[in-house]
Amino acid sequence: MDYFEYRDGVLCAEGVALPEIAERFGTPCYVYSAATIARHYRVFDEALAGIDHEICFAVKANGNIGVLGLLADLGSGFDIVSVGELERVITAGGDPAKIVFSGVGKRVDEIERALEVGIACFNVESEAELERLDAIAQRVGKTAPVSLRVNPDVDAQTHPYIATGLKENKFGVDIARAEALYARAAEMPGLMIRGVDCHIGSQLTQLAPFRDAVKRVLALIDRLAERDIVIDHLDVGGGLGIRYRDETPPSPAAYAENIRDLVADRDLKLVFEPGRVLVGNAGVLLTRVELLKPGQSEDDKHFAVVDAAMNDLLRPALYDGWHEIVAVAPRGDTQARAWEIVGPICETGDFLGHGRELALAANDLLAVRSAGAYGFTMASSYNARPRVAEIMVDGDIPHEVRARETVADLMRGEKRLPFV
Ligand SMILES: Cc1ncc(COP(=O)(O)O)c(C=O)c1O
Ligand SMILES: N[C@@H](CCCC[NH3+])C(=O)O
Repeated sequence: MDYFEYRDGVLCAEGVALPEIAERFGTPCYVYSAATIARHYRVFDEALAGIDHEICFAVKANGNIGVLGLLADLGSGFDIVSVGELERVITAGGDPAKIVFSGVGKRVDEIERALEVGIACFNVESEAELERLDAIAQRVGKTAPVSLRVNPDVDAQTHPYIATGLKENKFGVDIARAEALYARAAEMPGLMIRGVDCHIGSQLTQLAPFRDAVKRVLALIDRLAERDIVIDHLDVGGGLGIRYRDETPPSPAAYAENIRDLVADRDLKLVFEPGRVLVGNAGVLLTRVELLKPGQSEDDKHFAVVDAAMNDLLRPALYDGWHEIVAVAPRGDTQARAWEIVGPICETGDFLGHGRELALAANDLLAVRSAGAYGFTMASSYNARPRVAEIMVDGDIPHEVRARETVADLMRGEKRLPFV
């Protein structure tokens, strides 16, 4: 459930009419609902009741400081993949002791900063990274808490670009090699072994792959125990899917029940790294129809050119991601026809939706739904388009939690070569 509802024929976010937001902050903009994010967090947390757990929100899904601050206040930890995300979490008031650091290519400066602030765990993805981390930790006089991200080789049954748990993917270490690597890590004076980590993919709508992965990782934990390598937490990653169109993802409760029996009798904390499921349906991209380009005949394509584009929301272009597109103030179906909802960018792939049955006129507002995850975070300034504002509605108050960039912002630091 989310808090985007029609009232008196106008789509509202927590009761605030989206046309008011468009008027005040301009379009395009992202609009998030604080109550929806809080609700999703609580539902996820409550589903895990009875399991010793930590929720570490995957910042890559939505790194807005207002969003991170809200989650930090609810008690969330964070899964980061760069020093940029680390600084965002700290600025938002997140607790470094609840941060896990994932990623296949952590730079030296990123590791140094994470050691300095004292994060909970480095999710190490290769032998070379173990060595790098050990050397840096020794140099700065710290001990780095580590998990190895293992690749359980399960098929997550999702889009190939967002499946991460197969042997052929670049992530993690082969589970068959993990014991040997743990044994090496145990010898490294700069490291302290804490956990085992895995993450098999994103937008998962089946439970079986999660269960398979957890089983395989628990078997590894048992083998490690035989070598006196003690693991205090199992990080199962993120990946729980949401409904964009007609998917039927498991509820957080079903997701928790799916693995509860496997971990029931173990002295093991579970770490979860949900991203999309917490924020995906808590945001829309609000956009205005610039102009209509209907085809010559009914069989031709009819284009509605809107002011948002693939640089603002890349998912349709990159993954053929389907997002529901609705009129903010629907005109009724009488003149509805199938519109190609496209942006102004010079790419044929610049579309937000194909063949959407809508009754449209120039200047109409549209809401692209389920845009709270991997929306703004994947935005770029392609075609020298400044990134849009992000608005958070909290109660009946819309706050600008990130201002729209300006053309001048885009050019900051750039200059012509001096003439010779
Ligand atoms: C290591 C890691 N953790 C967590 C996530 C969050 O995934 P999701 O947004 O699918 O929950 C991702 C992205 O898939 C990831 O790569
Ligand atoms: N960016 C992807 C998800 C990637 C997950 C990264 N681990 C999406 O929009 O669906």
